[in-house]
Amino acid sequence: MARPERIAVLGGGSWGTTFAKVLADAGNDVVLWVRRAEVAAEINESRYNSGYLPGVELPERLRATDDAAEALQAAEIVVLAVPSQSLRENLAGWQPLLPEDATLVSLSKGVELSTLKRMSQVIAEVADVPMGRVAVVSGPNLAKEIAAEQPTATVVACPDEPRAVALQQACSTSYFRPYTNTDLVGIEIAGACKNVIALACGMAVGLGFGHNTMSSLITRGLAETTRLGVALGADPMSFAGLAGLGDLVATCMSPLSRNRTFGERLGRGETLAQAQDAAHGQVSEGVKSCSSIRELAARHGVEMPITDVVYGVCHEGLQPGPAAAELLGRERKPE
Ligand SMILES: NC(=O)C1=CN([C@@H]2O[C@H](COP(=O)(O)OP(=O)(O)OC[C@H]3O[C@@H](n4cnc5c(N)ncnc54)[C@H](OP(=O)(O)O)[C@@H]3O)[C@@H](O)[C@H]2O)C=CC1
Ligand SMILES: O=C(CO)COP(=O)(O)O
Repeated sequence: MARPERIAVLGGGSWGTTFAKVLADAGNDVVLWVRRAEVAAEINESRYNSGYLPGVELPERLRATDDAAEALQAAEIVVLAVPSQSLRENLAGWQPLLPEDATLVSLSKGVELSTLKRMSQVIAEVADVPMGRVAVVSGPNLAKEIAAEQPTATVVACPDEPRAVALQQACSTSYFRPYTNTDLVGIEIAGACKNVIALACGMAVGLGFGHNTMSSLITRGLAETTRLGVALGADPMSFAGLAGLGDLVATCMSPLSRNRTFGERLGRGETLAQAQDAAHGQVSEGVKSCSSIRELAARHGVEMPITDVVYGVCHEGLQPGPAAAELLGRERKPE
Protein backbone atom coordinates (compact mmCIF):
# COMPACT_ATOMS: atom_id res chain seq x y z
CA MET A 1 0.00 0.00 0.00
CA ALA A 2 1.11 3.59 -0.67
CA ARG A 3 2.48 5.72 2.16
CA PRO A 4 -0.55 7.25 3.93
CA GLU A 5 -0.92 10.90 2.93
CA ARG A 6 -2.50 13.72 4.89
CA ILE A 7 -5.33 14.91 2.66
CA ALA A 8 -7.85 17.75 3.04
CA VAL A 9 -11.15 17.57 1.13
CA LEU A 10 -12.92 20.94 1.11
CA GLY A 11 -16.63 20.50 0.40
CA GLY A 12 -18.84 17.78 1.88
CA GLY A 13 -21.63 17.34 -0.66
CA SER A 14 -22.25 14.01 -2.35
CA TRP A 15 -19.03 13.91 -4.37
CA GLY A 16 -16.72 15.55 -1.84
CA THR A 17 -17.86 13.10 0.86
CA THR A 18 -17.63 10.12 -1.50
CA PHE A 19 -14.16 11.04 -2.73
CA ALA A 20 -13.05 11.55 0.88
CA LYS A 21 -14.26 8.00 1.58
CA VAL A 22 -12.28 6.70 -1.43
CA LEU A 23 -9.13 8.44 -0.15
CA ALA A 24 -9.64 7.09 3.36
CA ASP A 25 -10.32 3.58 2.04
CA ALA A 26 -7.03 3.91 0.12
CA GLY A 27 -5.24 4.28 3.46
CA ASN A 28 -4.83 8.06 3.70
CA ASP A 29 -5.48 10.27 6.69
CA VAL A 30 -8.41 12.43 5.47
CA VAL A 31 -10.03 15.55 6.93
CA LEU A 32 -13.26 16.71 5.28
CA TRP A 33 -14.24 20.37 5.58
CA VAL A 34 -17.99 21.06 5.57
CA ARG A 35 -19.48 24.51 6.02
CA ARG A 36 -22.12 23.47 8.57
CA ALA A 37 -20.96 22.44 12.07
CA GLU A 38 -23.89 20.03 12.47
CA VAL A 39 -22.81 18.07 9.39
CA ALA A 40 -19.26 17.76 10.79
CA ALA A 41 -20.68 16.58 14.11
CA GLU A 42 -22.91 13.99 12.44
CA ILE A 43 -19.98 12.57 10.46
CA ASN A 44 -17.66 12.43 13.48
CA GLU A 45 -20.25 11.04 15.89
CA SER A 46 -22.33 8.68 13.76
CA ARG A 47 -20.08 8.11 10.65
CA TYR A 48 -22.90 9.23 8.31
CA ASN A 49 -23.53 12.29 6.12
CA SER A 50 -27.24 11.59 5.94
CA GLY A 51 -28.14 14.71 3.93
CA TYR A 52 -26.02 13.70 0.96
CA LEU A 53 -25.21 9.99 1.29
CA PRO A 54 -27.99 8.33 3.29
CA GLY A 55 -27.13 4.81 4.39
CA VAL A 56 -23.42 5.06 3.57
CA GLU A 57 -21.17 4.39 6.55
CA LEU A 58 -17.99 6.45 6.37
CA PRO A 59 -14.56 5.02 7.34
CA GLU A 60 -12.84 5.75 10.67
CA ARG A 61 -9.88 7.35 8.87
CA LEU A 62 -12.19 10.13 7.69
CA ARG A 63 -12.67 13.00 10.11
CA ALA A 64 -14.83 16.08 9.50
CA THR A 65 -14.51 19.70 10.61
CA ASP A 66 -16.08 23.06 9.85
CA ASP A 67 -12.71 24.74 10.44
CA ALA A 68 -10.77 25.06 7.16
CA ALA A 69 -7.49 25.78 8.98
CA GLU A 70 -7.79 22.48 10.84
CA ALA A 71 -8.54 20.60 7.59
CA LEU A 72 -5.62 22.19 5.75
CA GLN A 73 -3.03 21.74 8.51
CA ALA A 74 -0.05 19.86 6.95
CA ALA A 75 -2.11 18.58 4.01
CA GLU A 76 -0.02 17.15 1.17
CA ILE A 77 -3.04 17.00 -1.13
CA VAL A 78 -5.92 19.53 -1.07
CA VAL A 79 -9.10 18.46 -2.85
CA LEU A 80 -11.59 21.18 -3.82
CA ALA A 81 -15.18 19.90 -3.98
CA VAL A 82 -17.49 22.92 -3.90
CA PRO A 83 -19.76 23.94 -6.81
CA SER A 84 -17.85 25.60 -9.69
CA GLN A 85 -19.39 29.04 -9.39
CA SER A 86 -18.39 29.29 -5.71
CA LEU A 87 -14.84 27.98 -6.07
CA ARG A 88 -13.10 31.35 -6.56
CA GLU A 89 -14.69 32.96 -3.51
CA ASN A 90 -14.08 29.96 -1.25
CA LEU A 91 -10.50 29.43 -2.41
CA ALA A 92 -9.66 33.09 -1.88
CA GLY A 93 -10.55 32.60 1.80
CA TRP A 94 -8.47 29.40 2.05
CA GLN A 95 -5.47 30.69 0.08
CA PRO A 96 -3.43 31.91 3.11
CA LEU A 97 -3.90 28.48 4.73
CA LEU A 98 -2.72 26.36 1.78
CA PRO A 99 0.38 24.29 2.67
CA GLU A 100 3.41 24.97 0.48
CA ASP A 101 3.82 22.46 -2.35
CA ALA A 102 0.47 20.69 -1.76
CA THR A 103 -1.18 19.36 -4.93
CA LEU A 104 -4.45 21.24 -5.48
CA VAL A 105 -7.12 18.96 -6.95
CA SER A 106 -10.38 20.04 -8.55
CA LEU A 107 -13.44 17.76 -8.50
CA SER A 108 -15.75 20.45 -9.91
CA LYS A 109 -17.21 20.21 -13.42
CA GLY A 110 -17.98 23.67 -14.73
CA VAL A 111 -16.76 26.84 -16.43
CA GLU A 112 -16.75 30.09 -14.46
CA LEU A 113 -19.49 32.48 -15.57
CA SER A 114 -17.72 35.81 -15.11
CA THR A 115 -14.32 34.85 -16.64
CA LEU A 116 -15.06 31.76 -18.81
CA LYS A 117 -12.16 30.04 -17.01
CA ARG A 118 -11.83 26.35 -16.29
CA MET A 119 -11.54 25.33 -12.64
CA SER A 120 -7.79 24.60 -12.90
CA GLN A 121 -7.26 28.13 -14.24
CA VAL A 122 -9.25 29.61 -11.36
CA ILE A 123 -7.21 27.55 -8.87
CA ALA A 124 -3.81 28.49 -10.35
CA GLU A 125 -4.84 32.15 -10.39
CA VAL A 126 -6.36 32.41 -6.91
CA ALA A 127 -3.82 30.17 -5.16
CA ASP A 128 -1.02 31.79 -7.16
CA VAL A 129 0.62 28.46 -8.06
CA PRO A 130 1.99 27.10 -11.36
CA MET A 131 -0.37 24.88 -13.37
CA GLY A 132 1.90 21.90 -12.62
CA ARG A 133 0.57 21.92 -9.04
CA VAL A 134 -3.06 21.68 -10.14
CA ALA A 135 -4.83 18.40 -10.88
CA VAL A 136 -8.32 17.35 -11.89
CA VAL A 137 -10.27 14.16 -11.20
CA SER A 138 -13.03 13.48 -13.72
CA GLY A 139 -14.78 10.46 -15.21
CA PRO A 140 -18.00 8.44 -15.10
CA ASN A 141 -18.26 9.00 -11.35
CA LEU A 142 -21.83 9.12 -10.08
CA ALA A 143 -21.18 9.60 -6.36
CA LYS A 144 -23.84 7.23 -5.01
CA GLU A 145 -22.52 4.26 -7.00
CA ILE A 146 -18.94 4.87 -5.86
CA ALA A 147 -20.09 5.34 -2.25
CA ALA A 148 -21.66 1.86 -2.61
CA GLU A 149 -18.21 0.65 -3.74
CA GLN A 150 -19.36 -0.33 -7.22
CA PRO A 151 -16.35 -0.80 -9.59
CA THR A 152 -15.51 2.51 -11.29
CA ALA A 153 -12.65 4.03 -13.30
CA THR A 154 -11.66 7.67 -13.54
CA VAL A 155 -9.03 10.06 -14.89
CA VAL A 156 -6.50 11.91 -12.74
CA ALA A 157 -5.08 14.72 -14.87
CA CYS A 158 -2.09 16.92 -14.08
CA PRO A 159 0.45 18.54 -16.41
CA ASP A 160 3.15 17.38 -13.97
CA GLU A 161 3.11 13.62 -14.53
CA PRO A 162 4.81 12.56 -11.25
CA ARG A 163 2.11 14.48 -9.36
CA ALA A 164 -0.58 12.73 -11.41
CA VAL A 165 0.98 9.37 -10.53
CA ALA A 166 1.17 10.28 -6.80
CA LEU A 167 -2.51 11.28 -6.83
CA GLN A 168 -3.40 8.13 -8.76
CA GLN A 169 -1.71 6.09 -6.04
CA ALA A 170 -3.45 8.08 -3.30
CA CYS A 171 -6.95 7.37 -4.64
CA SER A 172 -6.62 3.76 -5.86
CA THR A 173 -8.82 1.26 -4.05
CA SER A 174 -10.27 -2.19 -4.77
CA TYR A 175 -13.33 -0.46 -6.31
CA PHE A 176 -11.87 2.79 -7.74
CA ARG A 177 -9.31 2.68 -10.57
CA PRO A 178 -7.76 5.98 -11.68
CA TYR A 179 -5.86 6.44 -14.97
CA THR A 180 -3.40 9.32 -15.39
CA ASN A 181 -3.52 11.96 -18.12
CA THR A 182 -1.70 15.27 -18.67
CA ASP A 183 -4.40 16.99 -20.77
CA LEU A 184 -6.10 19.30 -18.24
CA VAL A 185 -7.91 21.26 -20.97
CA GLY A 186 -9.52 18.20 -22.54
CA ILE A 187 -10.47 16.53 -19.26
CA GLU A 188 -12.07 19.70 -17.86
CA ILE A 189 -13.90 20.71 -21.02
CA ALA A 190 -15.29 17.18 -21.30
CA GLY A 191 -16.51 17.26 -17.67
CA ALA A 192 -18.15 20.66 -17.96
CA CYS A 193 -19.84 20.06 -21.33
CA LYS A 194 -21.29 16.65 -20.49
CA ASN A 195 -23.51 18.29 -17.86
CA VAL A 196 -25.11 20.40 -20.59
CA ILE A 197 -25.62 17.39 -22.86
CA ALA A 198 -27.12 15.51 -19.88
CA LEU A 199 -29.65 18.34 -19.48
CA ALA A 200 -30.57 17.84 -23.16
CA CYS A 201 -30.90 14.07 -22.67
CA GLY A 202 -33.08 14.64 -19.63
CA MET A 203 -35.33 16.93 -21.67
CA ALA A 204 -35.59 14.16 -24.30
CA VAL A 205 -36.65 11.68 -21.59
CA GLY A 206 -39.17 14.19 -20.24
CA LEU A 207 -40.60 14.60 -23.72
CA GLY A 208 -41.06 10.81 -23.91
CA PHE A 209 -38.29 10.06 -26.41
CA GLY A 210 -36.28 6.83 -26.30
CA HIS A 211 -32.77 5.51 -26.78
CA ASN A 212 -32.29 6.56 -30.40
CA THR A 213 -32.80 10.18 -29.37
CA MET A 214 -30.46 9.77 -26.39
CA SER A 215 -27.75 8.14 -28.50
CA SER A 216 -28.07 10.86 -31.12
CA LEU A 217 -27.67 13.55 -28.45
CA ILE A 218 -24.73 11.76 -26.79
CA THR A 219 -22.90 11.29 -30.09
CA ARG A 220 -23.53 14.78 -31.47
CA GLY A 221 -22.88 16.18 -27.98
CA LEU A 222 -19.50 14.49 -28.00
CA ALA A 223 -18.83 16.01 -31.45
CA GLU A 224 -19.53 19.57 -30.31
CA THR A 225 -17.62 19.08 -27.04
CA THR A 226 -14.60 17.78 -28.97
CA ARG A 227 -14.76 20.76 -31.37
CA LEU A 228 -14.63 23.18 -28.44
CA GLY A 229 -11.87 21.27 -26.67
CA VAL A 230 -9.68 21.08 -29.75
CA ALA A 231 -10.16 24.81 -30.39
CA LEU A 232 -8.90 25.39 -26.83
CA GLY A 233 -5.84 23.17 -27.35
CA ALA A 234 -7.07 19.83 -25.97
CA ASP A 235 -5.91 16.43 -27.21
CA PRO A 236 -8.87 15.04 -29.23
CA MET A 237 -8.18 11.55 -27.82
CA SER A 238 -9.18 12.73 -24.33
CA PHE A 239 -12.80 12.92 -25.54
CA ALA A 240 -12.80 9.22 -26.44
CA GLY A 241 -11.70 8.32 -22.91
CA LEU A 242 -13.30 7.95 -19.48
CA ALA A 243 -13.69 11.68 -18.86
CA GLY A 244 -15.16 12.18 -22.34
CA LEU A 245 -17.38 9.45 -23.73
CA GLY A 246 -17.31 7.58 -20.41
CA ASP A 247 -18.75 10.41 -18.33
CA LEU A 248 -21.14 11.47 -21.08
CA VAL A 249 -22.71 8.00 -21.24
CA ALA A 250 -22.93 7.61 -17.43
CA THR A 251 -24.45 11.03 -16.86
CA CYS A 252 -26.83 11.06 -19.83
CA MET A 253 -28.14 7.53 -19.18
CA SER A 254 -28.45 7.51 -15.39
CA PRO A 255 -31.47 8.69 -13.41
CA LEU A 256 -28.94 9.33 -10.59
CA SER A 257 -27.56 12.33 -12.51
CA ARG A 258 -28.79 15.66 -11.14
CA ASN A 259 -28.33 17.31 -14.54
CA ARG A 260 -30.32 14.66 -16.38
CA THR A 261 -33.03 14.73 -13.72
CA PHE A 262 -33.18 18.53 -13.94
CA GLY A 263 -33.55 18.32 -17.73
CA GLU A 264 -36.23 15.67 -17.41
CA ARG A 265 -38.31 17.99 -15.24
CA LEU A 266 -37.97 20.76 -17.82
CA GLY A 267 -38.93 18.28 -20.55
CA ARG A 268 -42.08 17.39 -18.62
CA GLY A 269 -43.04 21.07 -18.61
CA GLU A 270 -41.80 22.24 -15.22
CA THR A 271 -40.29 25.72 -14.97
CA LEU A 272 -36.66 26.38 -14.09
CA ALA A 273 -37.75 27.46 -10.58
CA GLN A 274 -39.77 24.26 -10.08
CA ALA A 275 -36.84 22.10 -11.20
CA GLN A 276 -34.51 24.07 -8.90
CA ASP A 277 -36.84 23.57 -5.92
CA ALA A 278 -37.00 19.84 -6.58
CA ALA A 279 -33.18 19.62 -6.52
CA HIS A 280 -33.20 20.51 -2.78
CA GLY A 281 -30.05 22.61 -3.03
CA GLN A 282 -27.99 19.99 -4.90
CA VAL A 283 -26.04 21.45 -7.78
CA SER A 284 -26.88 20.90 -11.49
CA GLU A 285 -23.77 22.53 -12.92
CA GLY A 286 -24.95 22.53 -16.53
CA VAL A 287 -27.71 25.06 -15.85
CA LYS A 288 -25.12 27.79 -15.26
CA SER A 289 -22.26 26.38 -17.32
CA CYS A 290 -24.36 26.26 -20.49
CA SER A 291 -24.04 30.08 -20.50
CA SER A 292 -20.26 30.19 -20.05
CA ILE A 293 -19.63 27.28 -22.44
CA ARG A 294 -21.81 28.92 -25.10
CA GLU A 295 -19.89 32.17 -24.69
CA LEU A 296 -16.54 30.38 -24.81
CA ALA A 297 -17.63 28.62 -28.02
CA ALA A 298 -18.71 31.93 -29.59
CA ARG A 299 -15.38 33.49 -28.66
CA HIS A 300 -13.55 30.67 -30.48
CA GLY A 301 -15.93 30.45 -33.45
CA VAL A 302 -17.13 26.95 -32.50
CA GLU A 303 -20.66 25.75 -33.31
CA MET A 304 -22.42 24.06 -30.36
CA PRO A 305 -26.06 23.63 -31.39
CA ILE A 306 -27.14 21.36 -28.51
CA THR A 307 -25.58 23.73 -25.96
CA ASP A 308 -27.37 26.63 -27.71
CA VAL A 309 -30.82 25.07 -27.31
CA VAL A 310 -30.14 23.99 -23.71
CA TYR A 311 -29.22 27.60 -22.99
CA GLY A 312 -32.40 28.69 -24.78
CA VAL A 313 -34.56 26.42 -22.59
CA CYS A 314 -32.79 27.30 -19.32
CA HIS A 315 -32.44 31.04 -19.82
CA GLU A 316 -34.52 32.34 -22.73
CA GLY A 317 -37.91 30.72 -22.35
CA LEU A 318 -37.51 28.27 -25.26
CA GLN A 319 -39.72 25.19 -24.73
CA PRO A 320 -38.10 21.71 -24.96
CA GLY A 321 -40.41 20.54 -27.80
CA PRO A 322 -39.56 23.45 -30.13
CA ALA A 323 -35.90 23.10 -29.03
CA ALA A 324 -35.87 19.52 -30.36
CA ALA A 325 -37.52 20.70 -33.59
CA GLU A 326 -34.87 23.41 -33.91
CA LEU A 327 -32.07 20.83 -33.73
CA LEU A 328 -33.76 18.54 -36.27
CA GLY A 329 -34.42 21.45 -38.63
CA ARG A 330 -30.81 22.59 -38.87
CA GLU A 331 -29.08 22.74 -42.22
CA ARG A 332 -28.26 19.18 -43.41
CA LYS A 333 -24.54 18.32 -43.48
CA PRO A 334 -22.06 15.44 -43.63
CA GLU A 335 -21.16 13.74 -40.35
N1 LIG B 1 -22.22 14.16 -7.25
C1 LIG B 1 -21.54 13.56 -8.21
O1 LIG B 1 -21.86 12.42 -8.56
C2 LIG B 1 -20.39 14.23 -8.85
C3 LIG B 1 -20.20 15.60 -8.77
N2 LIG B 1 -19.15 16.19 -9.39
C4 LIG B 1 -18.90 17.63 -9.30
O2 LIG B 1 -18.44 17.90 -7.98
C5 LIG B 1 -18.79 19.25 -7.61
C6 LIG B 1 -19.46 19.23 -6.26
O3 LIG B 1 -20.64 18.50 -6.44
P1 LIG B 1 -21.41 17.66 -5.33
O4 LIG B 1 -20.57 17.29 -4.18
O5 LIG B 1 -22.08 16.57 -6.05
O6 LIG B 1 -22.46 18.78 -4.93
P2 LIG B 1 -23.67 18.72 -3.90
O7 LIG B 1 -24.74 19.56 -4.47
O8 LIG B 1 -23.95 17.30 -3.55
O9 LIG B 1 -23.05 19.44 -2.63
C7 LIG B 1 -22.53 20.73 -2.69
C8 LIG B 1 -21.60 20.94 -1.50
O10 LIG B 1 -21.01 22.24 -1.61
C9 LIG B 1 -21.46 23.05 -0.54
N3 LIG B 1 -21.75 24.37 -1.07
C10 LIG B 1 -22.77 24.76 -1.84
N4 LIG B 1 -22.66 26.06 -2.15
C11 LIG B 1 -21.52 26.49 -1.55
C12 LIG B 1 -20.87 27.72 -1.46
N5 LIG B 1 -21.34 28.80 -2.07
N6 LIG B 1 -19.73 27.79 -0.75
C13 LIG B 1 -19.23 26.69 -0.12
N7 LIG B 1 -19.82 25.50 -0.16
C14 LIG B 1 -20.94 25.39 -0.86
C15 LIG B 1 -22.69 22.38 0.04
O11 LIG B 1 -22.80 22.71 1.41
P3 LIG B 1 -24.23 22.73 2.17
O12 LIG B 1 -24.64 21.29 2.31
O13 LIG B 1 -23.91 23.38 3.46
O14 LIG B 1 -25.18 23.51 1.29
C16 LIG B 1 -22.31 20.90 -0.18
O15 LIG B 1 -21.40 20.48 0.81
C17 LIG B 1 -19.69 19.77 -8.76
O16 LIG B 1 -18.92 20.56 -9.61
C18 LIG B 1 -20.13 18.50 -9.48
O17 LIG B 1 -20.36 18.73 -10.85
C19 LIG B 1 -18.24 15.46 -10.11
C20 LIG B 1 -18.36 14.11 -10.19
C21 LIG B 1 -19.44 13.39 -9.57
O1 LIG C 1 -20.44 14.23 -12.80
C1 LIG C 1 -21.19 13.35 -12.48
C2 LIG C 1 -20.94 11.94 -12.85
O2 LIG C 1 -19.68 11.75 -13.39
C3 LIG C 1 -22.41 13.65 -11.72
O3 LIG C 1 -23.34 14.19 -12.56
P1 LIG C 1 -24.54 15.08 -11.97
O4 LIG C 1 -23.89 16.30 -11.39
O5 LIG C 1 -25.41 15.35 -13.15
O6 LIG C 1 -25.22 14.25 -10.93
